[in-house]
Amino acid sequence: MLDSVIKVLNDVRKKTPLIHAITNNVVINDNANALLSFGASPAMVVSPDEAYDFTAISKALYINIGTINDEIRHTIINSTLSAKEHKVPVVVDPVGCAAIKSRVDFVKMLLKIGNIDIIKGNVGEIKVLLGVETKVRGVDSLDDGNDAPDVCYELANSINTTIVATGKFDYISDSRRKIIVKNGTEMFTKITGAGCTLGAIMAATRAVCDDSVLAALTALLAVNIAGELAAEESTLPGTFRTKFYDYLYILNGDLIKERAKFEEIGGKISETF
Ligand SMILES: Nc1ncnc2c1ncn2[C@@H]1O[C@H](COP(=O)(O)OP(=O)(O)O)[C@@H](O)[C@H]1O
Ligand SMILES: Cc1ncsc1CCOP(=O)(O)O
Ligand SMILES: [Mg+2]
Repeated sequence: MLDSVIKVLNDVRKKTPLIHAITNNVVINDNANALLSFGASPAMVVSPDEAYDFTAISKALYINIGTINDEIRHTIINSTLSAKEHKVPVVVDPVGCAAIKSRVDFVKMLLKIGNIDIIKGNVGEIKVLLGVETKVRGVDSLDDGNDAPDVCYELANSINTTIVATGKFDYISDSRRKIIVKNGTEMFTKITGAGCTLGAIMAATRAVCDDSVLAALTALLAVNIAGELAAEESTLPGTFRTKFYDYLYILNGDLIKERAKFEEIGGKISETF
């Protein structure tokens, strides 16, 4: 199964997929650099009248609602419709939806008008999408995530989309599988945009891999292992962030094999892929 993960990692470098990233103003440059370091080709095209055609020529669409406004909502709708029409995979990061109710309605509308392959958020954001009580502070989750595996599985089944919930541990679920990923570093909580960057990387892996669970697992292992390596060299946020990009660039199959910590909950991972 790790061989499948390593193949996805290498395929991103080999194919350099064009990723249409409609992301927030806080992390737009971070996301572009992370995608480049990881081997993809980012394009942050945000004009409503360019969105439909640009998504059509992209290999995946990344939608991050962190700083949406009327114009960006327009852009996102046009790109979501184009992605459905042109069978372009879509990853959505519902940033802040646990604190801002209208964002839940917007994500639900995207699910209605488009084909969303993966929704990736922190535990608080994912629980609110399922309508479950949680604790957040703005865009950050304060939820302990103990019930996250079942929440992800239930949401995945109810909207027929692969769900990823992040935090100290990360959870992936589609209608069949539940996976827990135990890699990562607390240093990610000291920088802004860790989750947003993970979403961008997940769009790159999904661009080269039709299995959303495998694409999500590859992105989680890549980002979290790069973070672990960076944290071993820097305990200060600024240096950690720079080292993180370096390790996204350096990352290889041996480092993944050496450090990957994940398991399938209630099943045998080897049967999964
Ligand atoms: N306490 C932690 N320990 C280890 N990894 C963490 C921790 N908190 C977050 N991460 C990692 O940081 C990344 C972003 O997760 P999270 O902080 O939940 O997202 P967001 O930034 O959207 O709130 C994920 O890859 C996650 O595994
Ligand atoms: C601080 C902030 N405000 C709006 S979007 C954003 C970045 C959130 O990034 P992440 O979800 O990765 O923590
Ligand atoms: Mg986030």
